[in-house]
Amino acid sequence: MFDKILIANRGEIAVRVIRACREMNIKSVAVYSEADRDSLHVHLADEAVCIGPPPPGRSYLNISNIISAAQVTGADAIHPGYGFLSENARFAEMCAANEIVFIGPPPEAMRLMGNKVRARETMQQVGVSVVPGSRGLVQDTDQALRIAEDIGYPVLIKASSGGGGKGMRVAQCGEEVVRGILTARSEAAAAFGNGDIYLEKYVEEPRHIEIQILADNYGNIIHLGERDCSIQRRNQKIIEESPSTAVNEELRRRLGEAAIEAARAVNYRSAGTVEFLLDRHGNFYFIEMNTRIQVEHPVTEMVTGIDLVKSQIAIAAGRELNLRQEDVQFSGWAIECRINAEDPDRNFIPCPGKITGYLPPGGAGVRLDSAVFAGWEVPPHYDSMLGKLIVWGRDRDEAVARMQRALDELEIKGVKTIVPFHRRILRNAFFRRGETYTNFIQRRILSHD
Ligand SMILES: Nc1ncc2cc(-c3cccc4ccccc34)c(N3CC[C@@H](N)C3)nc2n1
Repeated sequence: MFDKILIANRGEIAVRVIRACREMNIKSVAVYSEADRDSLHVHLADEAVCIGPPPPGRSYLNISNIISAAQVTGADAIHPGYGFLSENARFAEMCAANEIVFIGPPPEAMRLMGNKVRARETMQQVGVSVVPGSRGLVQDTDQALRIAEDIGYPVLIKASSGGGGKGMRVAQCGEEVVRGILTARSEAAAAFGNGDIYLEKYVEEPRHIEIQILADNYGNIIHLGERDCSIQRRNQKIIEESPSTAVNEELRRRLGEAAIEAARAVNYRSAGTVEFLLDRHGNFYFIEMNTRIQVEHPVTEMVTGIDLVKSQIAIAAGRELNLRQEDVQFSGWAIECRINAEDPDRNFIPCPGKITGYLPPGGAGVRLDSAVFAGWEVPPHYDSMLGKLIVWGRDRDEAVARMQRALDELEIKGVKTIVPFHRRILRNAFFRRGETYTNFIQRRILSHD
């Protein structure tokens, strides 16, 4: 097992990994930018190294400073968290080249799943269903028009280097396909340095169902059930839950099987998440795979009792999975609300500033993963998520009631947060009945403004 792990991240996920290290009796090294000098992850780690000024490119994305910090402190492994360098294959390769274990998947798996077209083709080869669309890349508009006519409108134009909904655009007719492809290609080239695009049939009112998997170095792969992430605003997840009201035992088995096949196809290792769209007829389609621990991993931990970060660390240290699929038991219901420092009354603009008061909720089945404390200054340089409020209940009704109680109890003074927006969603009758589709927020919440 590792003696010392460097966490190449900040905020709540850095705190989360440091806690797992502490419980495994592994020393932890925090890295921080000058803006994070007085932050909680620095306070909790055994050691801390400043890796540069606030801009991410000068600090949390600075591969050589992070590797140097690992060498200076003698860390034998690096956990990348999510975001920043967590899906950067070159970073994973640089760790290996410096004999530092990267706690995550092999770079090849990361690279393959990061190229959405190659990922799609690989899934088609192993029989995992993908959304009807282009076989591979779209070469030119004539080919795109033929495919669109063939699969039927509306179609979605997607960037191969996109993901998470970035660089997607809908086309309702031939003319929009032609115009959409040209703009999507140039936007993708500008945003990702790669203008490759592909086409998919637009799945109406899908649910965003993702399957958590764990894979070790010896070919053992298990799935830990689904997370329903359908409550999104502008492609940003804000509420996630496990299990999903749209998934029964049989569908869970089929989704889990497909997710395991997807992981096996790319020789996956560590924790990973296979994303599917589920349509109203119960058909599901692979859309992408996230090769990192995700923000919403705690809802899976709450219903399975499995610590995903500890599992990642054990797998990276060469341990075999100590669980077979039949050992994975699901119990109860978990819901997560992301607590963002944004102003819901001003189009969710980020609201950095000083936290002048902080009172987290407590009681049975309540978990708050955050790096917030009274007196802390929320910096403007990074994303606006302060933490996640997660609750567990014996069933969905109890989880909903507990989340409402916890949201009412949570006090964060000094910055605006989206807590009032979460309260509105939790009160909504469609949400409470579990009828949450992609445009739920647009149709059920914002349209009543
Ligand atoms: N062919 C096809 N049809 C409809 C789609 C709709 C979305 C989508 C976009 C925005 C929010 C969503 C919420 C739940 C489920 C899906 C979405 C979507 N996404 C969302 C983020 C990224 N993972 C891909 N891909 C889609 N692909």
